[in-house]
Amino acid sequence: MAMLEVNCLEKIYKTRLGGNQVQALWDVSFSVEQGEYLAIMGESGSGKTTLLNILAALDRPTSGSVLLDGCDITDLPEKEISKFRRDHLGFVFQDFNLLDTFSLRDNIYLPMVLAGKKPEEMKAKAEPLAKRLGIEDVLDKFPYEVSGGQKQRAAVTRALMMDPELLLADEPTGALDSKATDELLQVFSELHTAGQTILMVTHSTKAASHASRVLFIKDGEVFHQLYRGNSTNEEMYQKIANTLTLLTTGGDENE
Ligand SMILES: Nc1ncnc2c1ncn2[C@@H]1O[C@H](COP(=O)(O)OP(=O)(O)OP(=O)(O)O)[C@@H](O)[C@H]1O
Repeated sequence: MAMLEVNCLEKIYKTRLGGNQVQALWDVSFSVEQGEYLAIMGESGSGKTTLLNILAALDRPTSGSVLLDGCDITDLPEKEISKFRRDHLGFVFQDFNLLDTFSLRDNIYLPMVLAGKKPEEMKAKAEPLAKRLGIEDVLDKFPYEVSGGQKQRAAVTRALMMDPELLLADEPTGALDSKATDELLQVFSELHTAGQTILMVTHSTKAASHASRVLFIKDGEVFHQLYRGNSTNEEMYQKIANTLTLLTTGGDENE
């Protein structure tokens, strides 16, 4: 069984008064195997954020299901959702989502604080992880005292503190310069090699070219999927660029 199974997701946003409605997802199905590194791409408005919000249990679909290790997250009782997210998912966002008044260390400890872990346990978990991500020397600094790349690596460290089955990343390189982007993509590749399952939404062809599979969404449906096979990052980059051209020119990928 796949680690993540997304079945026939449909999402219709209704306005409060029930007048206009927008269909953001029509019929999205795909699965993710343990240890896969999946990138999701698509034009603005194609439904990527809607999909990610449903996968993150931040929103519920109109119909369809999302099974993580066999558990349907679209069906979780409201009071269990926060704990489920904390125990099973790690999140990385474009704008880091660090608390400005907390040091990087305290930001990183947060998921374990919320889970009621002991301080020694937090330190024992955080320090080797921070070292692996190259931020061990800035742990006691505040977000405004470090670079964007260091902030994002702190956010990744925080996301890994509870050993998530699935790391969800929303445009993780979107606010980074090219050097910090390369460093972050290197971190993601190393995590993938170590067995971490990653699902990343991105507009960046370069970021997606590091993934093991790229899924393209168009108008709320899966348009196409690219598998890395034995391709290098450069070859993947070219294949992604070609698919994006088809996507934006309205071509049929089977042509
Ligand atoms: N809360 C909402 N209420 C009504 N419509 C919404 C809502 N959120 C998104 N939509 C609509 O659903 C469609 C898909 O939006 P979504 O944000 O998922 O796209 P996206 O692919 O993430 O776009 P972007 O790349 O610009 O972030 C769009 O037509 C959008 O206007």
